[in-house]
Amino acid sequence: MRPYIIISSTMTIDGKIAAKDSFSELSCRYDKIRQHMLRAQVDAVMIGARTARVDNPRLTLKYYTGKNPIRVIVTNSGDLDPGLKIFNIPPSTVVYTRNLSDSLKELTKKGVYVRTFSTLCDAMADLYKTFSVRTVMVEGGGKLNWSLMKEGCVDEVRVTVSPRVFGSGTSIFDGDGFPGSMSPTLKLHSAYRCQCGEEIVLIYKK
Ligand SMILES: NC(=O)C1=CN([C@@H]2O[C@H](COP(=O)(O)OP(=O)(O)OC[C@H]3O[C@@H](n4cnc5c(N)ncnc54)[C@H](OP(=O)(O)O)[C@@H]3O)[C@@H](O)[C@H]2O)C=CC1
Ligand SMILES: Nc1nc(O)c(N)c(N[C@@H]2O[C@H](COP(=O)(O)O)[C@@H](O)[C@H]2O)n1
Repeated sequence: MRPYIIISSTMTIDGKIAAKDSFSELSCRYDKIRQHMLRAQVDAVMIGARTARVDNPRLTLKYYTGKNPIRVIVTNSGDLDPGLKIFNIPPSTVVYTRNLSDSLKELTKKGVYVRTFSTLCDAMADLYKTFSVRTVMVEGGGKLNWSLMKEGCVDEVRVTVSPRVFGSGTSIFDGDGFPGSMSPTLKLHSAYRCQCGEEIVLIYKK
């Protein structure tokens, strides 16, 4: 058993979630409210290690009232600075790693749950079993989104299209790519114009 998995990102017209200089502030104020409303509706929010390093996010509720989800970081290297905000403000954080680095050992002493994993689908199953997580919101970045899509454990994709063009940078799904004829196809569930008048909100389901 695994949780229901929703990828949620805001991208440019050309499908980028960050520019070549890592700039990634794409959302209007209504989009931030949507993002935080979804955080309030899920049990866990997951990010990749590079998003943790570059953004140093809190992943808590600011633009919506509700219960904070647990935070989850996925890393291969285990290279995560114990000084990151996510490790120093509540609620709980879980790290899935393939390498038990010294910094992760230090984090264990701070109350961070450090777990090893083989595949992302296994990590999701562990979240379900060990932490009673039934819904996960994945907030990027591109490499994590790609890995999840490649493993076939994505149930829903929510994308806000912001009216910018980066021309290069991080793609919303940033990997080595599917052969075109074998690429996953999702079903359009809903599409609407944001209250700001400039963004489009798309929801696709498996
Ligand atoms: N506009 C938006 O909505 C969003 C934008 N962003 C932006 O995206 C950028 C980051 O994206 P990106 O560079 O793709 O990085 P990611 O955030 O996807 O992190 C990549 C890292 O996560 C770990 N990881 C990912 N998949 C796996 C896996 N299957 N197994 C093990 N470890 C894994 C690895 O960690 P390690 O390096 O430790 O081995 C990998 O190097 C940032 O600039 C951020 O600001 C991020 C989220 C949302
Ligand atoms: N929805 C959305 N729109 C953007 O423009 C973004 N840059 C992101 N980034 C994600 O949100 C995290 C920041 O969270 P906090 O505000 O610190 O709680 C960031 O790390 C990305 O995962 N998302």
